[in-house]
Amino acid sequence: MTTPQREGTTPDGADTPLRLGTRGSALALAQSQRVANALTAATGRAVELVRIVTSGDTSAAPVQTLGVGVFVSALRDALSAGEIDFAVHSYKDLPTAPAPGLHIAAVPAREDPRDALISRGGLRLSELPPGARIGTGALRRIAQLHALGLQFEVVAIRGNIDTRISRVVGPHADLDAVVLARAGLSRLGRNGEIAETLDPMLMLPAPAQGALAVECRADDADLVDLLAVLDDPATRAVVAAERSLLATLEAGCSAPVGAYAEIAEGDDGDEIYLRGAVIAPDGGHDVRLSRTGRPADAVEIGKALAADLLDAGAAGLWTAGAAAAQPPNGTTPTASPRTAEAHVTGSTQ
Ligand SMILES: NCc1[nH]cc(CCC(=O)O)c1CC(=O)O
Repeated sequence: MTTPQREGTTPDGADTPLRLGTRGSALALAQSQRVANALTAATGRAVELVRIVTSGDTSAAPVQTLGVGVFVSALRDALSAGEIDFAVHSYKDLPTAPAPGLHIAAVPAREDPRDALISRGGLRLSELPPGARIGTGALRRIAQLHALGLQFEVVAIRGNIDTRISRVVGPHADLDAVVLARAGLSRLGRNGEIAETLDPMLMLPAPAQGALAVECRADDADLVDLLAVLDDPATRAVVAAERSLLATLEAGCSAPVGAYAEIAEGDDGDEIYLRGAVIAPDGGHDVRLSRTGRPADAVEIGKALAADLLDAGAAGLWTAGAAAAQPPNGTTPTASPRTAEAHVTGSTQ
């Protein structure tokens, strides 16, 4: 089924630029342009960027109060309405619920999924003194910073990447450091400013961090086929494992959940190694577990690891902690000692 005005349906359709809907942020423009260039290079099709304003761009409210998918819904509406032909999302910002009528036609090769520290004077995490003020908006990062037990003061911030870096560098700096996704910095050409790339042992990334999702209408068969050229099956598999873990936990993108899958060559074929973590927002307790399996079983591995985490008491960590921590609009207290009263004793394997 096609609509009459859709690109590519007429004999001269191959000359009509495909309309790629994008947010207007520097990051969104950079990653959309990159995908547009890759598609044109691989297929010869011209692509034009169409800017879509989302409620997440115009609101100053903390992202937790805006809800998951706020950056995504305006793009998806434009896609469903036929105003654009496809969209590029930061995969970690996509809600885990499927979008009716839409299809993720490609998951390009992932960039470095780790978090990165930008700090005044280029200090590493271990060099920052007790009481150092570290900015981040994500509950997952807040929780894992507290869990280090280094007595950092974690300051809830939001805004685009440039705004967040300006809290550390430049005339209006009021923080000692910020934690950001390395992938976003590298897409903006700013990873030269990174003081330290954080080891996933300490700071497990968000599910699907560093990956992109290229989405079009499910019934746009020609475009589904065309976009498949951008797909990287290994990235698709690791992201499927991480997001299946998140979906099974029924946690949103703002939950204190980390997940990171890697593919390694095993003795008889490739293996997925999936790590998952749920951390109480005050960092006092966490559950960290892992599983391995076949890439073809990515979704089942994620489900099974989520079940393991829940069996180990993960649910109590974020429901109990979320009420206590109150992240945005201020600071969260430094971690309570690991012996503090808690509903669950997490393992820390
Ligand atoms: N939540 C915002 C967001 N969504 C995607 C990225 C860039 C990295 C990526 O694609 O995962 C960022 C910025 C950040 O977390 O620092």
